[in-house]
Amino acid sequence: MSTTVLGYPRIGSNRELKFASESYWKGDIHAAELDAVAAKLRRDTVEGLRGAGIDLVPSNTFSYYDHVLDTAVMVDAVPERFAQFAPGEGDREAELRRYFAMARGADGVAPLEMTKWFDTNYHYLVPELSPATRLRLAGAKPLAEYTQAKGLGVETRPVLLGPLSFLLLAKRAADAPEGWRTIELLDDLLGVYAELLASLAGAGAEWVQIDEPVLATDAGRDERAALERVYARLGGLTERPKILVSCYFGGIGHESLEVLKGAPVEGVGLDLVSGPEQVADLARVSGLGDKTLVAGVVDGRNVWRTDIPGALSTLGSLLGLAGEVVVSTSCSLLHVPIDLDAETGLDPVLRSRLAFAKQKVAEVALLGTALDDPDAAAAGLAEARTASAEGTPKAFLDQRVRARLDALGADPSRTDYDARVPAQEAASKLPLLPTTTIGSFPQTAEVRKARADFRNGRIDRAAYEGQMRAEIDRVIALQEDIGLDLLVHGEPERNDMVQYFAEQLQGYATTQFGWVQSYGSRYVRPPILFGDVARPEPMTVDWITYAQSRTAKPVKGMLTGPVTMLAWSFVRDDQPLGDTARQVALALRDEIADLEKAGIRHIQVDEAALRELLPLRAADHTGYLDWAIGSFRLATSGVADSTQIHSHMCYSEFGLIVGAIDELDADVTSVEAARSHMELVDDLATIGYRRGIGPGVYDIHSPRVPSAEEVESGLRAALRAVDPKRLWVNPDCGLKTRGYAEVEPSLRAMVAAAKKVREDLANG
Ligand SMILES: Nc1nc2c(c(=O)[nH]1)N[C@@H](CNc1ccc(C(=O)N[C@@H](CCC(=O)N[C@@H](CCC(=O)N[C@@H](CCC(=O)O)C(=O)O)C(=O)O)C(=O)O)cc1)CN2
Ligand code: MET
Ligand SMILES: [Zn+2]
Repeated sequence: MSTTVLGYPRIGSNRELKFASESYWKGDIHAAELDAVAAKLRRDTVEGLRGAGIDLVPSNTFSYYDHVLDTAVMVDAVPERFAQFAPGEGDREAELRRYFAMARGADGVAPLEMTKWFDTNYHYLVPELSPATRLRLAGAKPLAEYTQAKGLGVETRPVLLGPLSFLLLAKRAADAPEGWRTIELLDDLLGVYAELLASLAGAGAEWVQIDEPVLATDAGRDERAALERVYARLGGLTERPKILVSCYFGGIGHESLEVLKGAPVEGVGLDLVSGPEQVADLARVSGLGDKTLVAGVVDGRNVWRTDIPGALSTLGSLLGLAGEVVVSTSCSLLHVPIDLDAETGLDPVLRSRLAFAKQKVAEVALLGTALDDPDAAAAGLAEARTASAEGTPKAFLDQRVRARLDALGADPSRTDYDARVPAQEAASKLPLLPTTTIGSFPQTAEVRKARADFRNGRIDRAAYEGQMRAEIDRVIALQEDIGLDLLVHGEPERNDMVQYFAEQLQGYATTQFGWVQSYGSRYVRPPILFGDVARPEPMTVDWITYAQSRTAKPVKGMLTGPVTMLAWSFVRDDQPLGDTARQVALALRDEIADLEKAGIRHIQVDEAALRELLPLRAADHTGYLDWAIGSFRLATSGVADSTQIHSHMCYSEFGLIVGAIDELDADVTSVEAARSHMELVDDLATIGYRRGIGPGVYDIHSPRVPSAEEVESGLRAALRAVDPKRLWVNPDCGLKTRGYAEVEPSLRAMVAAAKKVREDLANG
């Protein structure tokens, strides 16, 4: 059976892409050097996949920043504000300057908006389209990457973002009329794809992979007519490679499957890991006829080894349902770390259960061989059979945690919010419109270096902790000087808001080199939650009490909530996510109790990823929100009325979860709103939200410093829907990726604006 993968990490096993692009942005290297690093990464990937026995190797899986941005640039969907960056013919420096300006902003020009790629922790740049957008083929990246691979002797299948997904992921530009929809550009876009497919065919490409992940969402499933139109048109072209339409991140439903079956394309890729019901759907549509089925049976979203016997039986059941079945990953391997072999510090029992990108490629190859020639695969199969027969090791379980959770019962809750308010007002004297921040202050080069030095044994624990305390001193002093009301310690001791806790919790393992791209050159090392979670010792109390000892103003304790701990980790799959979330919640509940005992009166539990984990299909929302809200309440409901629980959520589109925010029962919630202020405020008004709310008053994702007037007008807008007694003033998100040069003036502008509005309120 032939083998393939839908995509591969692009960052390099030693984060080469991060270091090269950051050097380029600093002006330390030229375009030619950056391009050389990129070419080497692509070469390693293509040759690595071929060497591992993958028959159909993908190309154009590389990106300097993001593949949606690549597509926008290729079809010339470049907003007018970047006109000043238009590159001259063949001017590579200028080409990259514009590309990175669209990604990161430049010279006062705002970048494209960034948002989550489906339910992953990867972010893409949102194309802006309007009726005035003139689409045309303006780049040849897929062709160039195909040609590079061909030069290395490897025939590849260029990967393109599908026209339907591109248009549905894009947004209406600010100057487009209200009722206009991006899908109206479909015919123009298909013209561009037709030209592109012709050029790929001309270069000799046999196959092209067209990704349509949007078919896993309700929005995509509803566009069946457009889906039909896209593939009738592209399939009907005379000059084109064979087309594989690949779908992932969930099932596409039998109706869309029927459409693809009827379309004049040669292959369909299905994610049988997140949409296992599609095996039955395939039978329901009586198979795909003579089309090729690319069967995604190796999970591209987590780090667990594949159940090889299970995958073999799935593949076996597909044999009659398509002309040819190809073994594949469920989606691109972009979302998993590159190589397990680099991890020398992992517990051997855990390690034997894991597979990163390289190991998943080997699994795909093993499955392919096993189906053709079981003898040739005998050794690998025998080993895989033993591994998959083992259940969760006893050592990963902790009966005490389970017993404690049983004893706590279903849904512990706090006194009614209205009764808590006076207790909190008495405990902490805060002004109207209190100012605060989301938690982190800039992770400076010195802070990161101190951590690297400690890790590598160049400094000892005492020296490291001394440096972190000095940093806390600076952050506290700065906040006092700026005049903020509710202070934070700045989180200098945290490498990451999830990994920091994972390192201290039982049941969690962390990696040394398991980097996964989150956006652009920012990567994370998602920890691995493999067993029952417990908290051996307090995790934050010393740092927070130290910070509190340095100021008379109140300091907020800062924790990461259960949903976010799960969303940004690789989580065990032997029990429902909700059960695992309750274990994390219990550990947090203990931490919160300890913070409270230490005199901390404001405790923030970040649920940055609450929106992100929301299932792609509305039918699944309730089940998710039940456990998401339940675990937050379990974590936070043990406190006194006088202790104020804060929460924080990133990203807009709150309409979808504004009801859930209310049910979390936090006293104060800060949310991203700087780019969609009015929408959020309307949503809050609609549900009659009555708790404390801090709509982010400026965007921390860009280095731009807001003016006090701008912040002030945001606050006045919020006051139209929010009781002044409930309105908080804060930035959009944490400040860790910013520099002090922007942070300080931004916070000063924010405090000045709050003071102004406060005075006006006092004067009626
Ligand atoms: N997990 C997670 N997901 C999230 C967020 C988040 O904060 N965490 N925020 C949102 C946006 N996503 C983000 C993702 C990453 C970063 C980020 O800043 N990443 C850092 C790495 C953070 C980290 O792990 N730092 C470690 C390791 C740093 C490092 O690379 N050190 C050097 C040496 C130190 C030096 O001299 O700089 C090395 O090991 O080689 C530390 O500080 O200890 C980066 O890519 O640069 C920010 C936002 C959504 N998703
Ligand atoms: C991505 S949400 C960030 C919340 C965290 N407390 C911070 O300020 O960095
Ligand atoms: Zn945030």
